[in-house]
Amino acid sequence: LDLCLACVGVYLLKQVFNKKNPPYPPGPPGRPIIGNVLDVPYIRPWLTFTDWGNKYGDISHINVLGRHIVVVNSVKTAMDMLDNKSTIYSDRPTLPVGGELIGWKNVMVLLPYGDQLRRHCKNFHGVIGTRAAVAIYNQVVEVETHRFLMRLFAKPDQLQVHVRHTAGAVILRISHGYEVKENDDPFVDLADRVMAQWSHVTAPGAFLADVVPFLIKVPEWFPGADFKRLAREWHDDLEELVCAPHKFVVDQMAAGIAPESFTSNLLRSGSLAAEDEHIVKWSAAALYAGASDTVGPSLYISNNHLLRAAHFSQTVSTINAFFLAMTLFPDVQKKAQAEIDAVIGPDRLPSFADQDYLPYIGALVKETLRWHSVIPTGFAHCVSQDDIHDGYYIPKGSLIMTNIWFMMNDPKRYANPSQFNPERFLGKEPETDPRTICFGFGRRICPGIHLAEASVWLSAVMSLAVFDISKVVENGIEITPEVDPLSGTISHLKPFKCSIEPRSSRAVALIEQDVDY
Ligand code: HEM
Repeated sequence: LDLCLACVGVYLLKQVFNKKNPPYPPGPPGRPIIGNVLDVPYIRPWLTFTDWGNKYGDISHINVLGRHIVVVNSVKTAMDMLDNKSTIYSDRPTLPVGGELIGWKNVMVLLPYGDQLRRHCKNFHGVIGTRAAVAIYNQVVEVETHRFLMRLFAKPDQLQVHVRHTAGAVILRISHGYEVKENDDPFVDLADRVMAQWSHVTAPGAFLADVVPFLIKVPEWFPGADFKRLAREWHDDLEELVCAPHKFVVDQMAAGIAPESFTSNLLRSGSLAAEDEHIVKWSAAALYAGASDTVGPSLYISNNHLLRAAHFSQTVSTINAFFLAMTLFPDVQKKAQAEIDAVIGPDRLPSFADQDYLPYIGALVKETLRWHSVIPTGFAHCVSQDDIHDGYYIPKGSLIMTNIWFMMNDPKRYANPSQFNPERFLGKEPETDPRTICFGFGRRICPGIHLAEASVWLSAVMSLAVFDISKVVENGIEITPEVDPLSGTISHLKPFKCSIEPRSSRAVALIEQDVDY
């Protein structure tokens, strides 16, 4: 009770003090004492944020127990804040139990803005930061995507499982040069276990210490401090997740058999000090740590929603969206296949070398990224010092949420935004390239852009070359799947059924040919 009264006292004092500053951005009025606690949207928050945008303008604001949350609904404001003022808008919030005690604070997405982050960015940039750098892994992506076609041909009703397995296989080949086993892979199992723990850590209300951070300092024997024992055990699992695949690479290098990978490239660049090696390990973990993509309702108060971001699950979600779009929009599919047939013909599978000659497929991939917003409200940026923006007071520590969903469905930017129409990106006056929005803004912009694009492009073009994707027919009735994006930092589509059949006997021969590149 004392603690609550003290918090309320501090909160009220802050309110009085803040009267001297310019106003906060407008937003839902909130209630006495509890402020906007009840206004936090958990179900499809991007729709509530869009309503706030319509009502209050490009910047809106709520106060949740002293945590200021600023919602940005326009690309221009996002760029003005996160790009132009990136030195103060690039921090991330801290996470007492998951970040500090368990150790997730070392993973790139949670790093504070500073020297460590810059070194992670440098690693990412050198290895997958440009189209040319990613091209080194083209063959890996081609081989794994061909295997995806084989799995899909064998078990077409397991689409979602194959998409996820393939994305994981691609990432582990790139991060550590490791080939994932078809079943019961030790690294994937370990990652599944750690991400399940993570899911527990991030469940709303899991630990009081996230809301009252000084509790992480109490000793383990203290009544109610059981979470510290759990955190210690989970810390060890996380360490193993980071160290075991790293050791695999080190051993392979010592034996002279390590293939090209993110880790081996960085280790080869010279003898590394312990601190550098720590950064290499954690950069690589940032690539693959999301072997199990657990998503759920966001928890704004303790910021836990941030790390519900299993990185390759963004790619998984986009590829699933591609299959849904092809099921729902057969005319688009036919045009895409006509382009592939004209440029490539029936005698070989498409490859990255064809990319520049397939403009419609390029537009289709852009439209997929726009149509299904994978990270609809962005990852929160944290403001590292007080700012006044457009006449509004943005206090230090505010979380900035970008309503990427609305930005990609803004009718002023995209004509008939709910329509799936790749042609909007072709012709003399193409609409805004969604890649300038969907990968975020400023210095925390997604470092996996080129890899994500390459993976989605190849999955789309190879699948369309050999398969017809359509609605399933059950008991003589055609089933139209729903477009139902689920809530979560990474928004997956509700599982759907579709029919996937080879286009011809020639297509079957292409699928079954040896994976020999
Ligand atoms: C379609 C696929 C993807 C989309 C739409 C996407 C989008 C995003 C977005 C919106 C952010 C937050 C940017 C911000 O804070 O402003 C982000 C961050 C990040 N992404 Fe991606 N991403 C995708 C795939 C990937 C892949 C494949 C990787 C890894 C290879 C990756 C690695 C990361 C990392 C490490 C961050 C954190 C960066 C930081 O905090 O500085 N992403 N991504």
